[in-house]
Amino acid sequence: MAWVTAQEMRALEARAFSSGVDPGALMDRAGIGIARHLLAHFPTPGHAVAYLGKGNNAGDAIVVLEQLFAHGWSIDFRASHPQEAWSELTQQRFQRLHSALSNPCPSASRPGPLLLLDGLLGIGAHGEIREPLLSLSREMQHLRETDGAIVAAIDLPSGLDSDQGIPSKGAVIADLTLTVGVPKKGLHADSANDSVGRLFLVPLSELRPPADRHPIWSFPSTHPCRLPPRPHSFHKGDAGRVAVLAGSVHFSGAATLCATGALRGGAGLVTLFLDPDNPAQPPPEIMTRRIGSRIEAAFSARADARVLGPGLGELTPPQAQTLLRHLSDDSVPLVLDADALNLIAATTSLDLLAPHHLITPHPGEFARLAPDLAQLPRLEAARRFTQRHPCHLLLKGTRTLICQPGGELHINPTGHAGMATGGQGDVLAGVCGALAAAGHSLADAAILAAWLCGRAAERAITYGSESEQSCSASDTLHHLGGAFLDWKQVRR
Ligand SMILES: NC(=O)C1=CN([C@@H]2O[C@H](COP(=O)(O)OP(=O)(O)OC[C@H]3O[C@@H](n4cnc5c(N)ncnc54)[C@H](O)[C@@H]3O)[C@@H](O)[C@H]2O)[C@@H](O)CC1
Repeated sequence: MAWVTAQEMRALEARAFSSGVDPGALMDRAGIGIARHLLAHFPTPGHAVAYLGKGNNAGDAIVVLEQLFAHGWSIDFRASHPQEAWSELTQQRFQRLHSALSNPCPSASRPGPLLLLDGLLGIGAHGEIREPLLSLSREMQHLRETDGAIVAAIDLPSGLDSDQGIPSKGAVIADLTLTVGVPKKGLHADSANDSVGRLFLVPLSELRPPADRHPIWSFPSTHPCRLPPRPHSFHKGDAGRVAVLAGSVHFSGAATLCATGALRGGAGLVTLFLDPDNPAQPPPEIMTRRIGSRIEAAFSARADARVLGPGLGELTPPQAQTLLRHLSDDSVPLVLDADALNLIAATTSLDLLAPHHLITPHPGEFARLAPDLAQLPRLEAARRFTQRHPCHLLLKGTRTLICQPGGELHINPTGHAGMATGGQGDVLAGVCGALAAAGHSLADAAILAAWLCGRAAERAITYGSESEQSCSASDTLHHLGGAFLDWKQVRR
């Protein structure tokens, strides 16, 4: 899904309204869509408070309150202005909510979250966020920091410039943002990341986004890759074979996490090539070969995709030469991560990178590969890198980026700060390998793997009992199944 400026969004809305779409009905669909995401993200009913400005963004928030109330949530609101100052549609939605409140839902237990809905400002905002909205934004911030409240911004966080993505002083800091119709341009700026949090799209068929505009957000509702059911006669060879060259004496866990990532990512057969003295004990489903000449063995193994690098450690000069030689000769789709990338950087072998390679650096590894690009905004850095080196790039970090040779860019919306822990990248590399082995293009494999791993880590908190602090790479592995289901059923 591409993006629009606030002005373009207004033009899309105007076009829809002039073709007969009812503005009130559109607002209801937006609010219902937002609530659907929230109800799935927070399965246990809690207490929701809507923070209302006087524009239509507040109208969306009231529709959301109405929906949450109908699903057993207790609700409340904080308004910046008296009702007479609200937009007509917002006033109408409030009257409707009022009638619903006089007929309360019987559910009384609300052990779920304290959810603050930011309906102060949407695309009608101009300039910095001002009083009386500013004080309400600060109140939300205070509750978030001291009471564990979760802030959900409607359309965009209030006080964030919708085109430039620059937050003004006192702007809302959201844990999640539910953008309506089409993502607003400012949401993908590096400067917006901490204000926006996890981004969800609430598609509205009446509002058609411009095509061919990059970067593209990868949402299951808009990405063409669908993961159809496997034919009943499917066998493990059809699912794909992955050869993993990973791990070393001091980094044995990386090998296990990566190979298990390939297994849980759907590969039919996973072979892990280890040094004889590597103490790793991968799950029994993984075929483990412990041999001295493991580099040659990994490259000569029958495989639909190979994954190289997690925890590989420093290679001896002859080993490094062998690996680089195979890299230039091999034509199987190849995922290169961690120490494989460090080797390429250290030996300035970037000319070996080719379109059948997917490299998955974190920001530190990227800086070693391209020191001159590391200070640029991430989108720009990724685009320039793939214009220079014709490989696929998955640049990890907040808002993982996927860039194809030539510069087509995708942004991943899933994941959270709890993923900032060792081993998540090893799992991701394995999942990339499995999806490539299953026959997906490297771009789709990278887009899907980033989405699935981020979504699995979200599920570890939402459906498991983990927190941002306790979430580990093993939790991501554990929740991959649910993440696959979410993608297939076009949820989240
Ligand atoms: N039917 C519709 O028109 C739809 C509207 N939608 C929602 O409506 C929103 C846009 O609504 P509006 O155009 O009413 O605009 P807003 O809801 O953004 O509010 C504009 C109001 O805020 C005040 N304001 C502007 N900048 C301010 C600042 N910096 N500090 C304090 N106050 C400020 C303005 O005086 C104006 O009264 C979208 O973002 C979206 O959430 C969506 O539901 C889609 C359908």
